[in-house]
Amino acid sequence: MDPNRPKSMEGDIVDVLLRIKENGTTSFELTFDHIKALKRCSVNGYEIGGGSTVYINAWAIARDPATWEHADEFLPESFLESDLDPRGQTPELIPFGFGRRGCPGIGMAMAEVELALANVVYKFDWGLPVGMKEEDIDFEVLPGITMHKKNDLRLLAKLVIA
Ligand code: HEM
Repeated sequence: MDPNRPKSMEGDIVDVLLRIKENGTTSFELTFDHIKALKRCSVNGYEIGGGSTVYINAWAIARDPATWEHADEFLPESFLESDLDPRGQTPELIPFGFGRRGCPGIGMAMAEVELALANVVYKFDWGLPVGMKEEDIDFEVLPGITMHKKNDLRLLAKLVIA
């Protein structure tokens, strides 16, 4: 680890793991200092004061029409032929952040999401409630740092494999 790293990087997951290794402690706190601008700077003409909290808007990045042809549509198949790597390798798609403070749980998360989705698709036949059409499915989300559906998703699940 670089001993000259800025103070703002202290308390990240690397420090936490080192502390656990060195003193066997299991109580720790992660800081959010890494989302503060280290010094006054200008980005695309916007002046950012030193110490300002800066959030990267991953939602907007993932809907940039310069990258995505149908930015607001749910088209999972568009990833089949895509070179974009969600593991912080391509800035056009950063669900796990990137760099030193990027998500360390990425490997576990990718495996978990795949396993959970594979299980519900494998074990159930999914259908819409009587009278509901595909275009009635509501994709509205609540505002926030993490994304939650505004209204519950209502589907009919028929168990095919117990
Ligand atoms: C789909 C699931 C997940 C998503 C989308 C996700 C996304 C993220 C994002 C965007 C960050 C912030 C990165 C940044 O500030 O640049 C983060 C941080 C973090 N994630 Fe995840 N994560 C997921 C699952 C997990 C799992 C399963 C674990 C642990 C087992 C985990 C542990 C952490 C930790 C400890 C941090 C803080 C790292 C730091 O600040 O140094 N995450 N995650």
